Amino acid sequence: METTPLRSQVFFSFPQNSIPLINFVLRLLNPSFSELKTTAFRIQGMKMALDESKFDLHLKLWAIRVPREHCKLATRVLNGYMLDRPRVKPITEDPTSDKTRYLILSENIQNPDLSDIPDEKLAELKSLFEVEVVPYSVTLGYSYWTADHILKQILPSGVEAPSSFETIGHVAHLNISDELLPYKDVIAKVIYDKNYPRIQTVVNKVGTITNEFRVPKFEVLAGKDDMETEVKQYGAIFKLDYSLVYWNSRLEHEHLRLISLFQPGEIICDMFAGIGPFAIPAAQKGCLVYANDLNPDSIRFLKINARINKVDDLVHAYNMDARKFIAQLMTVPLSSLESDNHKFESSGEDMTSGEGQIKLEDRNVTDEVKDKFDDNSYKLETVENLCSQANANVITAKRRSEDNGTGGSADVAVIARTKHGSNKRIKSSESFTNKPWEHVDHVIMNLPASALQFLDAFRGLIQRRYWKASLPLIHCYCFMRSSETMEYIVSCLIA
Ligand SMILES: C[S@@+](CC[C@H](N)C(=O)[O-])C[C@H]1O[C@@H](n2cnc3c(N)ncnc32)[C@H](O)[C@@H]1O
Repeated sequence: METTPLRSQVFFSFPQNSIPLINFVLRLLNPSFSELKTTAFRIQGMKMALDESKFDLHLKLWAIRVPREHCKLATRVLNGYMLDRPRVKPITEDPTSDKTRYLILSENIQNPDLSDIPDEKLAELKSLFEVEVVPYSVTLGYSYWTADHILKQILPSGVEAPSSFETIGHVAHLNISDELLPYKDVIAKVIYDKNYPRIQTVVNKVGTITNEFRVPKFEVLAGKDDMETEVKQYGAIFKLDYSLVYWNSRLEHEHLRLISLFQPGEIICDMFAGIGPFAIPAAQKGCLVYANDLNPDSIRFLKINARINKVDDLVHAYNMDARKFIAQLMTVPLSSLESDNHKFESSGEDMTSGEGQIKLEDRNVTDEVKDKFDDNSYKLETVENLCSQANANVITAKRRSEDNGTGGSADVAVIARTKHGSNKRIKSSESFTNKPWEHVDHVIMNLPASALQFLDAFRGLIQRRYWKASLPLIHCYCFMRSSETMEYIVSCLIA
């Protein structure tokens, strides 16, 4: 499923002790060099060595010696008859005199009598100065040709040259196809030579990603074996080691899009934060961010990135399984429960009905959740299990949307019944807290391969009695085949 270019984003909101599936919003993320083919490289051991001299093209041309003061005018008169090669200037110094310069003529001008140039143009030049023609040689070598041009010469005809690569700081990431593997070293060398010093390491992805940190295996094909680098996105700097942590530069727009939904002062919980491409800019926007990742290296770089972007006071970093993280973060601490019990007892509040009953449920929920994250053998539940729970909640969600007159639109996901019964989204400025069991505005779940399977972690997590805000909006990513629809994904969840 991961090969699809389509990506869907799924928003969930949930009431107490359940995961109502409220709404889904789908986004479609979505010259004559032929002889060189066999002679430009040779096998050296197991590697191919590139013979750069094989790319030399020697041009035997003619030039006109022009007095410096007439160069501009002569250029205008001879427009269309001068050497026209990218990155080669047709006017150059005269090695024999500093009073004159060479105006290099086109490869089409074959005769030194300039009979290939119209008479009136020659007459105009002759009225200005004495026209003297000299032979001129140009060699266009390996350094002149573009990577694409060189690769086309090297690779067998019919084989597509790799046209682009992903750049991560000084690292060029290639995905070399099987048919191009025999040429991987020359391909990497050409890309390295043509992009140095911007590119200092060329790597190729090996195999498919199977590890839980979503980090591909790479082989370094050219340059230094060092993938610790730095990238810039939307004004933020991200340090990372591309061999150790997940990074995808193409997600920049999605990171930006999501952050544009956040308001300063909101509380964000990023369950699969990586090195912080959501967390850092969200904090830069003035949000308080709880960011977690299972990969210790991601968290190491997340902390570095929070520091260098001067938001370390707003980014709290955690290194644990996302399920355990969300449970620990949003569960009311026993200390709060105990002090509240004490308050209720001394105030004489009725503990057996209404709010009092919630308190007793809260106790159970807390224990259940606590058991979850204390139990190392706790297994992820399947989507099927998860969804049967969500099913009932869809109905609840629909009722709420109808009550609220929103008719089940995307708005539903951001509307929740507050503690006091009104369906209203509370602005974080009204209720800012750094107690995530009282208030979280957004949860980000960007682990498309399996994030849906983590949704059950929210079951029973929010305790209404302590919750002081609207329910959080959960941004949960998943992969979709192009043949699948949003409805299909929903049906899988609720089946
Ligand atoms: C697709 S990456 C997304 C990272 C980041 N949000 C981004 O947009 O670049 C998913 C991240 O989830 C982390 N991850 C995988 N399984 C996890 C788990 N069970 N708990 C927490 N993090 C996990 C990986 O280490 C990886 O950094």
